[in-house]
Amino acid sequence: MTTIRDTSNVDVARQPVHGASGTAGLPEIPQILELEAGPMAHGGHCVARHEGRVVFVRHAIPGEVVRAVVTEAGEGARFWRADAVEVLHGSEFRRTHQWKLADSLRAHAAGRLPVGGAEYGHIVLPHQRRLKAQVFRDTVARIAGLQLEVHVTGAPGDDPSGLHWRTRNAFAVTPTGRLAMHAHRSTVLVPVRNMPLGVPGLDALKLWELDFTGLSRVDVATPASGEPALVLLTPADGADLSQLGGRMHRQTSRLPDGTSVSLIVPGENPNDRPEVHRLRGRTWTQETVAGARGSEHAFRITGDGFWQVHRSAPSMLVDAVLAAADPQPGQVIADLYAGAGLFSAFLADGVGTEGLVLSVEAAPGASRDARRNLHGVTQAAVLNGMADRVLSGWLSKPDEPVADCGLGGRSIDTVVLDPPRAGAGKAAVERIHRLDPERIVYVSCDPASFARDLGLLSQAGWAAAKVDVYDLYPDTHHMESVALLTKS
Ligand SMILES: C[S@@+](CC[C@H](N)C(=O)[O-])C[C@H]1O[C@@H](n2cnc3c(N)ncnc32)[C@H](O)[C@@H]1O
Repeated sequence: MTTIRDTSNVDVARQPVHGASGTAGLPEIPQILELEAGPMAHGGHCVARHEGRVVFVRHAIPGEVVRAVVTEAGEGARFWRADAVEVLHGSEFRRTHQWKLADSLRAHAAGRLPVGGAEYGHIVLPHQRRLKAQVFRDTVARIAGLQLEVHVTGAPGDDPSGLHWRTRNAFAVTPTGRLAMHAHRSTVLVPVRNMPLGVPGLDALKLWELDFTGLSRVDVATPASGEPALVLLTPADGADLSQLGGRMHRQTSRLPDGTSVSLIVPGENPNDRPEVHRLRGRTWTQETVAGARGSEHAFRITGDGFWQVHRSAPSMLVDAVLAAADPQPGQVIADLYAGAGLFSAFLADGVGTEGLVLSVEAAPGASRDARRNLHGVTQAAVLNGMADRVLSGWLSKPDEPVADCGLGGRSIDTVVLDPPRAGAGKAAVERIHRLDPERIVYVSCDPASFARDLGLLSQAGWAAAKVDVYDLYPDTHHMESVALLTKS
């Protein structure tokens, strides 16, 4: 696919978009299109057509007529991409974008690209949720061939603006050391001086005032419980590490008391464990989660280990998982893709000391956290490994002790799984089915991979007894779902 430069706008024209292969030889591709925005699709764009060709247009609303700058196109490409820059006929659900830097209209008018990550910010929140329900239904119907009725629920206390919910944020760094974010599908960096999606504790750090020269990335965890923040600094390729540590120590000494800071030096190979150089404070954060059933647990999360991003997501998802799994004393529950043990801890309360929770996680750091977080919980076993391999061990040697990768002669009552965006995939899904649990509780952050796995499970005789969709990513196209599957 080729990137078309927007020559109506001088600064944008100077900024090559990621993956650009130039515009030479493609004079026939228009740079600005007038488009009627069709339905919202998975991925955050409306489907429009130009002379029969599909154009995915961002920052529009179904039913609108917009002028859009073409951002990616090619003669033989199946579809093009475009960004709305002017609204000719607006939707009743449009509002001024809640984050100026992410507003396509203001950004293009000012001669720059909008930052990515808030592609629904121009839509009023109730309509964002209607669109997410429609995208979820359409995606499941298209990929799994199943008709599901869903309703999207927001987090209690969310601001109608859709802002102030992210407890985990990642920034790039400009060559001059300023905090920045990427434009959508682009290497272009847009310097930022706030992060409106972040919880208020993030802006209070005033990271934009520091000089991060020599870094490529800054990750910030600002726990929902109000615990001090953890800032992780990743050096740029070729940075002089001998000087960088001292300089970052001096820069970050301006951060509020209690803030922890570490320099994370990636290994030479992608699979090498990164070196962690602690500059101040600790190398982990603590989150406390209260479930609706009255119990509360504290979790330690090391460095960049996974934690649900919305400040209310851990408690909302725990409640949804407990409602779907309905753990009973003495039951055996597998918690696959378990991270630091969030669901495992609450499921262990439910199955009691006669029961068993098998908490399976592939990332060694997250598994170590899960071991600490579940320390002393005798009915929980933490297993570090890839879910499909662990499942295969359980199937091949069910009578071996749990410590030897078996099931100790017990059978699994419920499988909870919360895979990353790519979903569980065929091998894991088939093995879960062969374990023959009573229930499967599937937590997903991606309707497309969920639909693919649901389709496989439905062919094997499973049906969705209940599916709930949660708006845990306001102002973006993302959503979370929790499905209870039982045998049909
Ligand atoms: C969406 S997170 C869910 C974590 C946890 N359920 C929570 O809510 O905090 C997915 C987790 O799966 C882990 N993971 C990714 N691929 C995996 C695999 N093949 N097997 C087991 N765990 C995996 C990731 O490291 C991550 O911790």
